[in-house]
Amino acid sequence: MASSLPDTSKTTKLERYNSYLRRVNHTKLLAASSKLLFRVTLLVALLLIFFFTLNYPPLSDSPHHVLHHTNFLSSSFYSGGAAWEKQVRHSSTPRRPNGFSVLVTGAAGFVGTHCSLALKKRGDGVLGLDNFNSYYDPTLKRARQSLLSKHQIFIVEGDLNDGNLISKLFDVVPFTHILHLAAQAGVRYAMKNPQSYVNSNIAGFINLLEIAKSANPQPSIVWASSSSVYGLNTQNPFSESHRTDQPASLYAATKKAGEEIAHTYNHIYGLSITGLRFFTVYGPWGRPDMAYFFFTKDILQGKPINIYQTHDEKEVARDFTYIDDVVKGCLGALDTAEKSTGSGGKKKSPAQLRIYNLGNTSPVSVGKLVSILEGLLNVKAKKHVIKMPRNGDVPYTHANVSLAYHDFGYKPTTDLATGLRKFVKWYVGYFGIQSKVKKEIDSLDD
Ligand SMILES: O=C(O)[C@H]1O[C@H](OP(=O)(O)OP(=O)(O)OC[C@H]2O[C@@H](n3ccc(=O)[nH]c3=O)[C@H](O)[C@@H]2O)[C@H](O)[C@@H](O)[C@H]1O
Repeated sequence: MASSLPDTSKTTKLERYNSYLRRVNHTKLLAASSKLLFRVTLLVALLLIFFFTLNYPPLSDSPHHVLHHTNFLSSSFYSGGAAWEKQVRHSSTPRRPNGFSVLVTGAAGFVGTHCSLALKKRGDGVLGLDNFNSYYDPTLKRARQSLLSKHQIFIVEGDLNDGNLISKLFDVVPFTHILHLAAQAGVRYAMKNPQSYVNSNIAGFINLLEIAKSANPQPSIVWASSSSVYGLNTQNPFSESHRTDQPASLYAATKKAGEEIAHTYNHIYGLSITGLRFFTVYGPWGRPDMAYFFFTKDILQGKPINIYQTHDEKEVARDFTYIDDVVKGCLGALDTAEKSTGSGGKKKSPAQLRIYNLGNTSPVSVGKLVSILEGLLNVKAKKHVIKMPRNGDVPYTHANVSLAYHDFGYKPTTDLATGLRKFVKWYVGYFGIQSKVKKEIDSLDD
């Protein structure tokens, strides 16, 4: 019988072997697919982390971001976490009765740093915002940031156009005031990078106002306009009532646009807004792109400097204004700023809208500026007198400040020689230059 039956022993072995192979393949397949799944999940997770790190705060699509160096390791970078919120609150909490809580934009900038220190010193809460862009060497901005941090002033690193970030700041802090100093500065650079002026001075300003108008309470706003809005105005000295419809540079045009935008937000939403027309502000911790600063550098390095003159060979002059005087003007404007009248994005009644000149009231020629620097540095400058290039400059500025004096006692007290001595003292200390500079600078009081 057994022999009549087909020999199944081989088949059975074969089947067993096949079944074994199927099991092995199946297990292998399972192992391979779980490996694949693991790898894909890891890849997706990494991609997600990468994506969120890059986009938070979200990047605007503006080309200006090319200039920004976001420091992901910086403690000031927006984390949105509890520790970050604590820093934001701590920095912006006033330490005097009825003190202000001020958001200072451009806090790592020249005027921003000085104003932040002055506000903090008198007991106001200050939170800085700055994008640390590379229009000029950000090392100086980082040094200013360190100075502020020693005085418990925290700077949030972010851009004016980052609506999420600024809204978040208003969620955390009920700011009473905004001191808006962040801007793309520089008159002549506007021909090289016009878009950056539109991005910061117009789009960024509007973004800030959009958030301020919806905030509850609405803050009062003081912001930096510019003497350059007087453009081709020929009446002297410049008064707030003079023509400002002939800007000579795109920079001036964007600042003038800012004044008109301020009018709109005041009119529709009841925001209290004060514009300050700064006149060529200079001093310690100043901007390296400004003439007094790079003249100092070039004179010390023995490099030639260009002194502009008008096309009819007249001297070019500026109403150079010392930083401490401007700071007093900014604080005076904040102190006299009335409350905004709107809430929930709606105007309740008319709100304050003001414009003031903050100048020095005594123009000095660029030639004279250079001769003061030569005296202080004890070095003869290699001067080239050339015709002013047609790139946005105006020949002359001169402020009438009687309105600011009347409304908040603004009275500039520093002449150019005194202010430049203080600047040079800071400059040689900051850059560690001692040798050629007169000893008497060291004996200057701060
Ligand atoms: O009040 C303002 O609203 C503006 O002030 C400042 O602009 P300006 O008054 O043009 O300052 P700045 O460049 O230092 O030139 C000073 C003088 O040196 C002359 N100048 C300049 C360069 C040069 O190589 N040679 C020269 O003679 C030049 O012709 C000028 O007469 C701010 O930069 C600007 O951001 C804005 O705030």
